[in-house]
Amino acid sequence: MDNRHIAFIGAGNMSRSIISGLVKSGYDASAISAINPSQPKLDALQAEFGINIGNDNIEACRQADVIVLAVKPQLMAEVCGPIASLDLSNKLIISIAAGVSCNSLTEYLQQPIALVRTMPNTPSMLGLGLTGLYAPDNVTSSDRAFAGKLMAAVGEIVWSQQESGINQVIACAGSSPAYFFLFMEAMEQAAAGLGVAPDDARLMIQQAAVGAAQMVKQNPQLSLAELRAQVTSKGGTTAEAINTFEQHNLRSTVDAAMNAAVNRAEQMANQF
Ligand SMILES: NC(=O)C1=CN([C@@H]2O[C@H](COP(=O)(O)OP(=O)(O)OC[C@H]3O[C@@H](n4cnc5c(N)ncnc54)[C@H](OP(=O)(O)O)[C@@H]3O)[C@@H](O)[C@H]2O)C=CC1
Ligand SMILES: O=C(O)[C@@H]1CCC=N1
Repeated sequence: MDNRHIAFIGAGNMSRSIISGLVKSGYDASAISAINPSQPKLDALQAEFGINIGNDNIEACRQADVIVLAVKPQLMAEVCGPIASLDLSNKLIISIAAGVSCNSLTEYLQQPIALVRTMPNTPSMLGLGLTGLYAPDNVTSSDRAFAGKLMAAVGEIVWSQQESGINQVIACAGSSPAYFFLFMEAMEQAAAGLGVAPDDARLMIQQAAVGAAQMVKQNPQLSLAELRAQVTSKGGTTAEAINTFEQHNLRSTVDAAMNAAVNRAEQMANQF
């Protein structure tokens, strides 16, 4: 990938995840800048990854070839306002914000822009991310390729043909690490109730989660139901646990949760 200069506007959790993955994948740290109002996050990023840091959004955007908009959705309009004074015609804009549409971003930046909307997730910090991407028709194949390679440096990528695909990615991958953490938290609490020592509980849950995820990854020929069946002896312990989940409507709960994530993204798109 050509080392275009990338400015991350907002140096929070998600920028940190992507920067970490990028630098670990060999992207030139001197071609990465992170901009943030508060200093401690910047100092930590510079110390850990050797990237450039600053507090001036405009100057960073002026110097950058690629601008990654990585602030909270509700701040996007305010942050883009001053950036709109720059000539962005030779720059690629990448947004990672949930629920801020291409139309809104174009309106905030007040000029035609080459814009790629993306939806990454925090496992990007380990190179195990999943990023959904969408680009309107005006974005060149070279900019699409750069955005794809950038996010592929921190995990798998999936392109959406429609902008609405980004909200599907939010439900399935952007938000979903939190679903797995919640499930593991619930297991941790139940383990405590069974009298398991906290360190042992964490280790057991962690290894089961990592092992199960690896089994999914390494056995694409097996459906998830088949992998589950391999654990579930007839009349055994797992069957009792699984029946309990089914009786308590785990599937409809998950369905409702994922639809709630999409609905919220759609609401946000009207709001921001
Ligand atoms: N977290 C996640 O799993 C994912 C998040 N996203 C999206 O990523 C975006 C960022 O989320 P996340 O990283 O979690 O949020 P964070 O709150 O961790 O990061 C946002 C950062 O923006 C900074 N900031 C605030 N105002 C400005 C400003 N005027 N100029 C520059 N930076 C500013 C904040 O600085 P300070 O703290 O100093 O105020 C903060 O460091 C959101 O739009 C979210 O939708 C997308 C996919 C996954
Ligand atoms: O919760 C959020 O809105 C962001 C988007 C996906 C993950 N975090």
